[in-house]
Amino acid sequence: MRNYSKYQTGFVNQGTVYCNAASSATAIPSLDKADFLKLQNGRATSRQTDVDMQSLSTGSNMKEKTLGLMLSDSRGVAVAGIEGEPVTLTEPVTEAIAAAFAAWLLDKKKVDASRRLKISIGHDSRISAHMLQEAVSRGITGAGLDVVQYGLASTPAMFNSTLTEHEAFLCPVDGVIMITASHLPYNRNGFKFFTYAGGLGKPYIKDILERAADIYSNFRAEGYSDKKASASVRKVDYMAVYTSDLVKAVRKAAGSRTACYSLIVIIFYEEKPLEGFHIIVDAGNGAGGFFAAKVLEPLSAITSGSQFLKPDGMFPNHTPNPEDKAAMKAITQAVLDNKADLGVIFDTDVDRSAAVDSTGCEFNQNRLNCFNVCHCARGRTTIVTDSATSDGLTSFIEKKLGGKHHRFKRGYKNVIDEAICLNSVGEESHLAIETSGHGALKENHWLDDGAYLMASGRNDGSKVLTDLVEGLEEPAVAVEPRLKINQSHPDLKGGPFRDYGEAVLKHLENSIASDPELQKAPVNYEGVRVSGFRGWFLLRPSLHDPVLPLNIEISSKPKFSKYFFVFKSKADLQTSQNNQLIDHNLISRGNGFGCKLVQFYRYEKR
Ligand SMILES: O=P(O)(O)OC[C@H]1O[C@H](O)[C@H](O)[C@@H](O)[C@@H]1O
Repeated sequence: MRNYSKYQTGFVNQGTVYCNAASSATAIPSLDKADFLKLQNGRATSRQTDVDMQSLSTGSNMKEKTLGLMLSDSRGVAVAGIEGEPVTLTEPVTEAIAAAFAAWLLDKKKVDASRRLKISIGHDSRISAHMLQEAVSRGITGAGLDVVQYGLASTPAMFNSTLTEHEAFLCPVDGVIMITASHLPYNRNGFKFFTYAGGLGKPYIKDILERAADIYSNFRAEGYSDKKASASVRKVDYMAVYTSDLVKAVRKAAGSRTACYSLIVIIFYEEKPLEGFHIIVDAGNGAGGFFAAKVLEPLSAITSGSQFLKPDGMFPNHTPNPEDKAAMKAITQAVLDNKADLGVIFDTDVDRSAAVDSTGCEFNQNRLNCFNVCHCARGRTTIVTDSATSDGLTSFIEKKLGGKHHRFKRGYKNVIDEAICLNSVGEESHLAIETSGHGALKENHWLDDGAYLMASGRNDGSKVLTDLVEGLEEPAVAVEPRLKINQSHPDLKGGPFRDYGEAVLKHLENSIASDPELQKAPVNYEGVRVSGFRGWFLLRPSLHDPVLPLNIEISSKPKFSKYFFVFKSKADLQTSQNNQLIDHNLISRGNGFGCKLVQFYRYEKR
């Protein structure tokens, strides 16, 4: 029996739990708090506020409150074999993190001893999923909580299990651990944590990782054994509940008719809203294969020609990522080859999606946002998007739909929390979207569920999505070179890359102030956004990486040369003959580009 009470601030006795008796203890390497904190993913925002965790213990609904947190999860390397990427998510590390989450949850929930808390565990298709699932289960049961394993699942479904009322399926659960590293390579993995209040933000992840470091050092002191988790682990096919609820929600969204019999009113929902539609699904061998047989087919869509539905954690066909060019090419080809009406593609854990229409036109990034805006019944309200969205999207939302565009920050949790925040101060918002493919609707509990977005789009009968987004001004050139900051570059003087990135941005901002041809965006929440030369650009720090992504959009090609000159030459950005204006690979290999970019900009303007 492990005793984790010392890792809780207000320990609640959850009963005696027997597990993992260290019959044959293994020696494990020494790790400290700093090592655990390196597993945190995500960057704090200036708007960060504290979640009202009080409501977790009182049970009050806090979905409408301001969460003010940004995306954050825990990620590491789970599989050996890639040079320079040592394994950081070992079984003992994972078990310690899960136990720490359990201890954190016990603290926040403050339940009495008679109620045992339940945590559901799901995973995507990665090859390390089962090993990590067992270690997570051991950590949770060792802390005296129950585990419900869902197996292969999507991240939105996992969050949903905190909301579903279904005793037979052991729902709702008190907490969730989703084992996923989204679209990252096969050797990585990680954890997303949820309560019914949503995904845990950075301060809580930090708290959990610090507790995990203490638990881990206790493993070292007492001896670690990876014996099977105790009997308080049950398995449930929760995806069956989730998909049937999704089908019901789509039927409801598709419309209804009401019949009155005496005093009884019966509502009939549209049973076959997708009848006659041929939709191809590309799950990229991630967790999204269920969407064809369990969601689209019950809604009467034809799904023949769908591809890569079988989970395969080596992702042999393409990266499961709607932002990836090869992935978009694969789904486009499948739609054209099968003469389908629509193609839908997901990332590994199905919180992001993109579409392709029958003409082969891709709907990702700004066009996807536009598509989502059109499909949101409340397009006339405020639409929150990330910072990299185009000026064309603003005109579309404001001029064509009569809504308001609130361009905020990158990060799905940032846009969702901002939309929740706007509602709480009286500004109506129903949709929060990101060019990465995340999108969340108020009607769906602000859950960024790629499957829900794709299945619930309101359709006016048109099979060509380009008709829908008519009026969206599209740029002649749109590129996103990602300028890598070389962390060992002498300019950093050994300091953090984030500080260096911020200094580069400040420098750029100052240079722009003295240039009459460029206008700084009057309202901007991150990085430096500038208009001029019939276009705009945004330079901002990446949420995760030592990189400054640079989005450039220009409405007509001739003007681009000037911009291009600004970012060219000594910064080593290259043209190629065939209109591929910037070679992304070359850029990502570069050293200290951010700085050179700014210096060269200033040189050009003198
Ligand atoms: O800041 P970047 O490096 O462009 O990455 C930002 C992206 O990271 C992840 O993929 C998140 O899921 C997205 O919500 C976010 O937009």
